[in-house]
Amino acid sequence: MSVCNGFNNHQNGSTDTDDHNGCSYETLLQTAQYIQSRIPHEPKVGIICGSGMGAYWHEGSLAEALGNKVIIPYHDIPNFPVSTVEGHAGQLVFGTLSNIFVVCMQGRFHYYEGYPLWKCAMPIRVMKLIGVEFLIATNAAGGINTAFMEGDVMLIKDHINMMGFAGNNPLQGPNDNRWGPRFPPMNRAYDAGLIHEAKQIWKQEHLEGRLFDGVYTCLGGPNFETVAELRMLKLLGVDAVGMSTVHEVLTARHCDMTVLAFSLITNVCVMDYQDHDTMPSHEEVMDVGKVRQGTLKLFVEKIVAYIAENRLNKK
Ligand SMILES: O=P(O)(O)O[C@H]1O[C@H](CO)[C@@H](O)[C@H]1O
Ligand SMILES: Nc1nc2[nH]cnc2c(=O)[nH]1
Repeated sequence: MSVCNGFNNHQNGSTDTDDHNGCSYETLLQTAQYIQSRIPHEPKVGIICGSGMGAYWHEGSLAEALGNKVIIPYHDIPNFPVSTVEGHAGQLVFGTLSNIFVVCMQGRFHYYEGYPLWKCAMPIRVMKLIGVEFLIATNAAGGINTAFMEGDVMLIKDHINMMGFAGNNPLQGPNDNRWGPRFPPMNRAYDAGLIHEAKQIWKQEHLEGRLFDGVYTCLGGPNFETVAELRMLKLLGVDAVGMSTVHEVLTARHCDMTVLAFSLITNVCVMDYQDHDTMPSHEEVMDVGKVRQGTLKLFVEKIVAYIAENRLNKK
């Protein structure tokens, strides 16, 4: 079995594409086969629990709430990267949610951890191979839109791939058509029908807090942004900024998954030089995530129920 070593080319400054063969279709089939040998059913929905939503294991997290759980730590999975971010549990949690079998990634991979983008997004392809058709990606993000307050939720209606502008994309390198086409369209990256339904669910369930939609961007991190950077992002039409999700969505759409994504606004970005008091921190991000967890768990449960009743087997 070939081994994926995400650090090889990354550290010597190359384009990170050379060792793609270490994560070839065949290699990931072996990864998928290992996972399949440990689970009783095919999951049709995959959920990425970000820093804002149960990336860490604790009572009340979405992953913890699954029925008949099967937990597989990332370090047990052949070819999988391992989580290095505080608060990211680093495990796949399988189980039932709203009466269907799902998989939660409890903790994700970020570029700033030293992984190339294709490797950050590699679990999406593994999900595809084990049967996932719908991806629900969640993240924590800083609010740039001046209407946003801490604790708000933003359905991602579109993204700006800033890292792609700089020539960094998880789909770089030789294209294997078994995943998807060389030039995948991204004008319908986020499923409009699911966004509409998610808004209905939020209203019907009287979920606590405010729900918006908006444009997300991912920067490489790990630093939070300068005032000038945030002002520039605002001018570009960005509503929320984070350090994840975009490369996952590109990879998911490339292999024809249907995507819904949302951000928990964990902090209001400081765009004023006169503000000498506010400092974003990962602790704040995790604290706000913990406070909003219950609501977001219910939100995801209801979205999964909607997908199970209305969208599965109808793609
Ligand atoms: O995108 P997720 O993983 O939710 O986490 C966000 O929050 C962390 C910073 O506090 C960064 O990792 C950023 O990407
Ligand atoms: N880049 C970035 N990521 C975040 N994740 C949570 N908050 C933020 C933020 O303000 N900026």
